[in-house]
Amino acid sequence: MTYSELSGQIVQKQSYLCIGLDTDPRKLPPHLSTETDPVFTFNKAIIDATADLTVAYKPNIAFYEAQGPRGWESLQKTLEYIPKNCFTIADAKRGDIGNTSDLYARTFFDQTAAGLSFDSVTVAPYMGRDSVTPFLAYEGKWVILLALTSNSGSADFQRQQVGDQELFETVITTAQTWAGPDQLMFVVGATQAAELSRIRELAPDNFLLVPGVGAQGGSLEDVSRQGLTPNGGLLVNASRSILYASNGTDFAERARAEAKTLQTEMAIHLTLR
Ligand SMILES: O=c1ccn([C@@H]2O[C@H](COP(=O)(O)O)[C@@H](O)[C@H]2O)c(=O)[nH]1
Repeated sequence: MTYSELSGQIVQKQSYLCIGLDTDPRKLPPHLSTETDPVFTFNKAIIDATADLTVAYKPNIAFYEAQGPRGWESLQKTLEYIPKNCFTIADAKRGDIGNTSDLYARTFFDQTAAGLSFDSVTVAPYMGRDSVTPFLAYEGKWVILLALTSNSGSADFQRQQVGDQELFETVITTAQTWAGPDQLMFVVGATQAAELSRIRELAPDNFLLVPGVGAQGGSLEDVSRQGLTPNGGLLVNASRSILYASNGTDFAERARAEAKTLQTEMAIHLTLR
């Protein structure tokens, strides 16, 4: 999906919601346990219930890898089921020396390799340029680089002063010499909203993937006020607060209600921007 297609979806759906498919088999409603692939059945129901309210889905790869080959199969089926007008994010946080990154990129981008063709993958910037550029070699695919993450440990390295900047600011400025806003997004935690206007000055046109509303307590209002751009510019993720809104037979209905609450607030922020 291109930059302008993504912006167009945000306008059309009046939403910059990204739903995190962090599907933990241990947390699924008990009535799904008799299904052949409970994870896929759950994801399918969540997608059916929310596709008109969200512009992106973000399966966190850890939840699938932890299931071995079965999880990989659930991931493939889920990715194929996501409607084509939704942006897809492999939240895998990869990055290694060049030839290894090349294989990670093939895994998530090249359908003929592992049977997956995501629009984007999250990448850790720590190993530098040659660890990131193999992902950028795929035309039309996106790198979402970790900049300022939502967890408390983000202070350990990302907030360290490097010259006259903090390390996450160096990541944001340097990475923009590798790719333009049509291929490069940054992860900024919703819990870091206080830094968003500074980040917007450094990256005025890049989309930001913002996890941390819902279960982590980040404020959608603060994020929207500081982060929205004329092109949208935000993908705000919620996972647990939507997926596990109910553990009963009404789980999809309750997930939709949670997503609808976020989308309704987003529509207001889009009007105010
Ligand atoms: O800084 C980051 C980067 C990634 N994540 C991921 O986003 C979701 C958040 O899930 P919630 O249940 O809505 O808290 C999850 O997959 C994280 O691994 C993040 O939270 N913060």
